[in-house]
Amino acid sequence: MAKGKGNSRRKRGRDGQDRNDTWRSEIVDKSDMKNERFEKYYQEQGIIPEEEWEGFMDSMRGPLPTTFRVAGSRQTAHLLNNLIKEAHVPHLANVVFEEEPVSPPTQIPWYPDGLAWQFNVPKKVLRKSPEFKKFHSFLVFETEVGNISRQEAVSMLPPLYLEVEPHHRVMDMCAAPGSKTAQLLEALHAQDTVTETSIPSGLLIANDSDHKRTHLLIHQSARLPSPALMVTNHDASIYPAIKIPSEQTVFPSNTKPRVAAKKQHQLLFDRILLQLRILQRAMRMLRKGGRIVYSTCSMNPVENEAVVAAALKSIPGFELLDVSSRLPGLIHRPGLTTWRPSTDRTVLMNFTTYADYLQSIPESKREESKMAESHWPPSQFEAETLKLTRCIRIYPHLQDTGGFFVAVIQKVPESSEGLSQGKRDAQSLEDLETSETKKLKRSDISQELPQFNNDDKDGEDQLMSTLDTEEDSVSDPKSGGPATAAIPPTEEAETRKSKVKATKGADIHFKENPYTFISPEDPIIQNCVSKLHLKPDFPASNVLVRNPTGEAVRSLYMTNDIVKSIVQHNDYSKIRLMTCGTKVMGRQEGSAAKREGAEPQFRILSEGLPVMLPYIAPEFIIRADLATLKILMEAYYPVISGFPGPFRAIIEEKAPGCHIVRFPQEESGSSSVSHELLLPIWKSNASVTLMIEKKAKSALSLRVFGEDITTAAKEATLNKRNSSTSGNQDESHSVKTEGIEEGG
Ligand SMILES: C[S@@+](CC[C@H](N)C(=O)[O-])C[C@H]1O[C@@H](n2cnc3c(N)ncnc32)[C@H](O)[C@@H]1O
Repeated sequence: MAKGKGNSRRKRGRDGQDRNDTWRSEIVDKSDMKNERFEKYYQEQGIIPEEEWEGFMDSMRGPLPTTFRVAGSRQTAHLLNNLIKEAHVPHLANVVFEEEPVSPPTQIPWYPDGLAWQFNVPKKVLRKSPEFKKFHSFLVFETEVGNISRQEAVSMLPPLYLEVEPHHRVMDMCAAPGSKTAQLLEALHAQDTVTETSIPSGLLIANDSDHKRTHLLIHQSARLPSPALMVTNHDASIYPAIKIPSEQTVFPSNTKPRVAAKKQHQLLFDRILLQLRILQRAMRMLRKGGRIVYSTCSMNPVENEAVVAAALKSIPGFELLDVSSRLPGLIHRPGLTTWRPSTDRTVLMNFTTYADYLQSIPESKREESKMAESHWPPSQFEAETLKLTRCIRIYPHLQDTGGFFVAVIQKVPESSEGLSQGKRDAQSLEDLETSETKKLKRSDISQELPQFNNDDKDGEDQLMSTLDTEEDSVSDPKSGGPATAAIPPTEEAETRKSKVKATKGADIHFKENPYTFISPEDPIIQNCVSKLHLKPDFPASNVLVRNPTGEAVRSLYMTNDIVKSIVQHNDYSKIRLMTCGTKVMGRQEGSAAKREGAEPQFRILSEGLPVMLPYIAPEFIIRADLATLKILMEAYYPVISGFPGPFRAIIEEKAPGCHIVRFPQEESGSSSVSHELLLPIWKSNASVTLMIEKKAKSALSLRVFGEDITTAAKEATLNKRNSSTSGNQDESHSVKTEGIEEGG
């Protein structure tokens, strides 16, 4: 196999992540792609029938198809999917490029409702064929605004197996960059409509141990604004217990924090998605009847069935679920019940048991060995009892995907005569923290789990990494190696010690701003309620601000009740909370707002509008048509007198400030609003501005008018022309237009 970065083949063996930045496939010379140790190891495992071996290897050497998913709330996704099916695909059906027919995109057979697609088109076709070029720009724009998610097919599987419902408390433990998080959020928001966001009673915590990557996560999930989202930054293997008052407990306002703390319980989850040996921590955070999906983009049994078996053996009360027929159309193979670990760099697989292996090394060297008993398969009886065949294995040649492994683990539900839900959660937090601390001190757990020789660059990991992409492989933040690689024992002991310390108190190095819920009586909230015509059921007590003073300086966020409860009952720096809820209103900073007096003016943000819409009085919403939309798109500050009659008459009567415009479904010539649109505007004395972000405006323009008619696009073309004639870009101009777009 070819090694190193830039090799498109590297995605096959160990895969699953999205590559939003590239919308192209690459062709790499197959003759370079040889890896004798890889072949030796996997042949020995006997995972691929002999007659399929060549097909398996050949498939691994070919580029992966380009795959994407239509994202966003269910109704919006269906509308866009129809557009792809009815407007784009027919144009791509008979494309011939350099005398070769090019296959059009096809729906991935197992993805529910046909919302995922794949195509296998070389880069030059995307660039040069006019039909594909158009499709390509459509994909790029829709990806930028979050309606399409570029995600590898197998990476879409784990969230599907979780079967998340809007009331579930869900955790994505190693979540960045967030493609699976987006899927989970969508499931939590299954009740959203095209124009309105629902407020699920459940919760999604998206966590990643890499601080920088949590920002990717925040950025990605902003595409589906949710009051039910929290983003945290922890090592998932020591994820802290989150406190939550039991559902029945209402604290009188004078309750002492210590007394209240004793009445609180650990938040337990219904669904947990993860990828690593963090599995055990997840098992301890799961509710009875709850579900964990353990998935890897590896085909190696030592990283898959061995981990699952060790985890199931170490914590009783869990079972593998049979999900083999959950996704009709998905071709998969059962989990393995036996395998041969490799014990050295030459891929030596001579030892059928751990005891045999130990016998082979001198007693003095046994301590240093990185191999553990759990690397070896359990006995046949144990493998059957654990039902390891219920794991799902996906091989590249079966459906032209990356290799993948999924295990769906359920915490055995309480029997009907068992404890009530309230009692189930009623593990006192004090007990919990004591037991967690004890657990961290125990060094035996990780010894039970498979470990790789992290230092041994020629060992098994290296063997796998020849098929790997570095940016996508799950790495341990400390060692920089693959996440499945355990921290060496001595370092591990040190790390554990410091982790125990760290969990005792708030993290003093955590620099994020605090979260302050504002009183519904606060003049700013009252002002928003009256100026923006918010209805009495607007959950004003769920609005928070994020700054050191706790005042409404710039942005107002909204959360649902469970997120509010968590924020109020936990130290935000201890749970390393990076963000929560979603931004719904922002202070208008532009000169127009300043002119109108010193009183701060807030507007509904375009990303917050679907969340706010159910609370906006209908009479506040202005109806307008396609002609009005065109004017709003074509200029930054169109003057009021230039709008068509009905809209002009209404807007002239309105007070300056934020308003919401509704554009009903309409068709006129080649332009069409295919579903009702709601957009925020800002009225100044003489003009009206459409308050949506530049890229979203361009994507909308393409969708409605079939071309980018925005001022920004015209300016970009002009700039390009100027710079190609003068060889010098007019920077001051582009900076100015950026400012106008952002500030309105
Ligand atoms: C392959 S990526 C996950 C991809 C993600 N699930 C998605 O679908 O977009 C692996 C992530 O795990 C994170 N990670 C590695 N070790 C971790 C740990 N101990 N705790 C939490 N996150 C961890 C890495 O920072 C990285 O962002």
